[in-house]
Amino acid sequence: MDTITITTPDDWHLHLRDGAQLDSVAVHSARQFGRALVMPNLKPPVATVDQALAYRRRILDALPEGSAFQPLMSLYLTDATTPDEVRRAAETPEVLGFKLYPAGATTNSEAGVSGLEAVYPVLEAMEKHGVALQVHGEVTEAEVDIFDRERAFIDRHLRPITQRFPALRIVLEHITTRDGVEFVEASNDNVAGTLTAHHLLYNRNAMLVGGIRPHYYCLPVLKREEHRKALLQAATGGSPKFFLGTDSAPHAKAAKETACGCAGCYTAYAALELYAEAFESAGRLNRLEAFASHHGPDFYRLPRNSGTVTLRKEAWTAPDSFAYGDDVLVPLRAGGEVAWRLTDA
Ligand SMILES: NC(=O)N[C@@H](CC(=O)O)C(=O)O
Ligand SMILES: [Zn+2]
Ligand SMILES: [Zn+2]
Repeated sequence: MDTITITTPDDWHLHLRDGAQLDSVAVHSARQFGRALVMPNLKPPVATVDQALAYRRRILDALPEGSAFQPLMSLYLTDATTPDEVRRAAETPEVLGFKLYPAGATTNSEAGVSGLEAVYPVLEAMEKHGVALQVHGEVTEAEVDIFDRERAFIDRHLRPITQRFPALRIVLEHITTRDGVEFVEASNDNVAGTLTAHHLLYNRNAMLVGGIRPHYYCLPVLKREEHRKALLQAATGGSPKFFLGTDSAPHAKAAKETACGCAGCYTAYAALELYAEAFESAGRLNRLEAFASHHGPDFYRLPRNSGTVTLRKEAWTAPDSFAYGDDVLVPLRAGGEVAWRLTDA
């Protein structure tokens, strides 16, 4: 098979940043996807409906003329979020949910929730109003090994939440472990998960063998091969509980290539192509469309996109870098070969 045409896909987990950086990266996602769920971890965080609608307007302004790309918004759940704000979110079609960042777990998560029990009244309101919870699922306790933080979060926090709020719609974002896959599979239909292209393609060797490769460093961090295999099986297995979320997370080159580099991999420029590589490696290109274009809107109870995109098996060389506002952005796979090409026609 050397071309594949699928329903226009969506990205259910994306970082677009703001200002001149937003201007640099928005075009890449707009070329690939019909819609994206845009993460709220700006500084300061996008925590209210009003802030999200203003940010959404800035995103629309950053798009190329005539782009049909639709940003959908996730609000930053903080200790100050009120049940009233949940009600407002439920009444706002552009807002799809609240994002739970355990404080300190990842980039710009300082404003995150410090104790989960404290937000239970807000989760109760979300359950009642049908507002989804998107979760960065890692504990932050210093004594927990970084490779075990997803599993620990599931055991200590997520399973109790699903038991207490069975009707709450939850997306475990960027699943990186077999434990995450098994948790989603074992949960009821209100629990789903997103999978990134880089976690389907790489294990932790990509980051650590032959030298430290900062452009492969993200959170949750790449795991062992056995976990990657479980993620690939989940993505390509046909279950409607798993769908595409790139977690494309741009950082300036200087902030990645330094003694204490930021977490985040930039994949939006070739997202679908990278997913196609992963699905092809599993012999399951025929399942790409459901994962990329059907399961996400079905979970969020939105219509599927009506257009199509076409990928051609044709190798090309990824750029070494992109402009990123006044900075430079080094993408995942920089200078390397990408096996598929998204056609513009
Ligand atoms: N994934 C990452 O490594 N980084 C993300 C934050 C996140 O999604 O956790 C970012 O905003 O840079
Ligand atoms: Zn995250
Ligand atoms: Zn993210």
